[in-house]
Amino acid sequence: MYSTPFLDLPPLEAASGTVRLPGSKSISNRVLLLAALAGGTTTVHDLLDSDDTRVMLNALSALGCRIGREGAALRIEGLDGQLRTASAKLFLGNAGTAMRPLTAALALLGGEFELSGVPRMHERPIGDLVDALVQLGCRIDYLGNPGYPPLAIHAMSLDALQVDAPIRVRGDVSSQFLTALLLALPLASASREITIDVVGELISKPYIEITLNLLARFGVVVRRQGWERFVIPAGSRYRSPGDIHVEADASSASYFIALGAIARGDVIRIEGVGADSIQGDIRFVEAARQMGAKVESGPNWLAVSRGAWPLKAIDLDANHIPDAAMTLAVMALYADGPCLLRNIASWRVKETDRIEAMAQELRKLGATVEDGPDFIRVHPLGAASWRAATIRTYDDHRVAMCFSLAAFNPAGMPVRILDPHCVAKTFPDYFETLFSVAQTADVPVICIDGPTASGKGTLAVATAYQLGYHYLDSGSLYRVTGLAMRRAGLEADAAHEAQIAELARQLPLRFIKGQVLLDDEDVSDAIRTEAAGMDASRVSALPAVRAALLALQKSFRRLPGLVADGRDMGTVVFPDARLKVYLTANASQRAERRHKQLISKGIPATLDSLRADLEARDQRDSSRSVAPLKPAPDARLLDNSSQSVEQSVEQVLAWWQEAQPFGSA
Ligand SMILES: Nc1ncnc2c1ncn2[C@@H]1O[C@H](COP(=O)(O)OP(=O)(O)OP(=O)(O)O)[C@@H](O)[C@H]1O
Ligand SMILES: Nc1ccn([C@H]2C[C@H](O)[C@@H](COP(=O)(O)O)O2)c(=O)n1
Repeated sequence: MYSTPFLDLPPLEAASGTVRLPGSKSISNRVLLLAALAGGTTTVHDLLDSDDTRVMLNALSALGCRIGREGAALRIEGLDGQLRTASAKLFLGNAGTAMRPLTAALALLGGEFELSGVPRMHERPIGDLVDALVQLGCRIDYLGNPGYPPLAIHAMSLDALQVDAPIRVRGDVSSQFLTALLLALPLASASREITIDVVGELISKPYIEITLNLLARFGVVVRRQGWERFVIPAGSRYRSPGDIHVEADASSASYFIALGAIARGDVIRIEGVGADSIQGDIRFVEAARQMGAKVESGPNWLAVSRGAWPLKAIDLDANHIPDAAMTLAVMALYADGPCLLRNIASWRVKETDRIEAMAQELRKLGATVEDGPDFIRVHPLGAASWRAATIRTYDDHRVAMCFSLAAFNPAGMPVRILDPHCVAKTFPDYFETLFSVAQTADVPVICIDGPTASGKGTLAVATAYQLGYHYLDSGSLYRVTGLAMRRAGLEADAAHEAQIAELARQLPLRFIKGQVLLDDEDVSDAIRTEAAGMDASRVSALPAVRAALLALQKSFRRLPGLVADGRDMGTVVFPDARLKVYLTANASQRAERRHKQLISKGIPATLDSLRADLEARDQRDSSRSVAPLKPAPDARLLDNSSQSVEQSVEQVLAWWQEAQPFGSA
């Protein structure tokens, strides 16, 4: 997951390959609650691991439910309708799929509970659900604004419930109110049938189908009369199905279906969700086909590629796919006319006001957008009209994910996504998954070259961290080659050049969490000694060794970008890099820094010998025949002799920002 303040997506050109998606959020949180309420133990496979499922799991544990790991699965010992705790304060983040059903279940189960969330959760309505529960005799108080969380739920007896008359709940604001009642009321239907009547036109019906489907898996078969009346039979009781598999998230699939439709390249294959899905958002496939995508499917897979291009404009009632329809709003930029998405009023009460958010951010890209209480109309963008934009994400995972598709624009503009970590709500590895299939000829690179101990590594690591980029410590490749040479009993001379180059070509090298592994041995410390530095400098002067390491260094250039440090990053390995920095500091400063560095690691050293060593190394590195240490003609010079690390990082980031075409957010 990217925890950086922003993530820059370079212009992307094509995409192909296979993605496996995380479990559905809607199914995961329903299954967790049902497993906790049921009698028996449930093993849940392929559960989504995200912010929203984590708050649900924490809440269930706080209620006394025993939850353990069984390999990759989760084992939940059901409470069989009996809480093990009589009071608890539950924090539910911004998870509507936890707040609504838990409110209903806890109101019936008896006990004193406080339910709260993040500030946005306290702006998301819950009054219609509370009204329905109060009709039943439940006791619930608002702790903040009436109609909104946080809530205080008070103890009551199931016997006191008034369920003789149908319970009325509004269905036109959020279908989660009905879902919450459907999940909770079987707890009160042991001796009597319970009827729920929906007031107003029920929105997001597919989510109710998921609820009914899962209730049946846990032994409760609800009778449905149209979409107006639901009857929970007398004698209903939750029983664990034993094992249950969570299918992949169909809403998350929408980004990769769109990717297949938009990007050049071969097929995008999506695994874990397909034609047999119980999720309503699978119908996004129909909308994508309408826009021209070629989609094939099997029971639990989809294969998508570009069909019509530009995409065909659509006019769609998107009420049945409210979450996935946001993806259509970005696809509309690539259409042959304006696209209208209607009947989407529920967007306004989601993680953010999604109609407002989408309209604002699409306009930043240059698009003309019209919006109203329950619709959005997006006009396509010609190649000349696209602008590089900084996309605000409003702590809304779907805004972040769907705007990544704008990086395929024909104008070759990058897209900056602010607060990319918001995807953790449903798809923590979204961007990594996107980068595993997206392709571009121009992955951004920042090169930092310079003499020994100038601080290249420190600066490069910090810069890469700030940007979420990969990092290449090219010196470590020469250092490992030097070590391999020593272990093979060779000398760094022309007579052994071919043998050492062969060693370099075959290095069984891996970089894992800051460790350098040679054939699974951690050699991180062994390559950091001054002697290893000298050996590295010697082997690096052999042209065949440099040639042998070239392809390996280039292979580090991966999305979303790379910061590479060394001696010839800007001159030889990445000559097309957009920012090249030549970092220097005076020799006495460098010797002092290296001295401090070694002493802090418990390695004895004297200042004089260190200075002599580094001057000898600089001399050899700068005077060799191939790829000598020198600034690239287009490098920015940075002397950090009197700078702190933070100041150097700030300077490089400022230069990088200057090289970007983004306006202000
Ligand atoms: N601007 C700076 N101010 C003070 N100390 C610094 C600065 N930059 C780096 N240092 C310190 O100098 C030491 C050497 O830095 P670093 O290892 O990053 O240099 P390097 O150029 O990568 O070295 P080498 O060429 O040997 O790989 C580290 O202890 C680091 O913390
Ligand atoms: N791009 C590079 C990186 C390193 N070297 C050589 C020269 C250095 O003295 C030696 C060790 O590098 P360090 O880890 O100190 O950065 O490796 C090179 O020739 N080209």
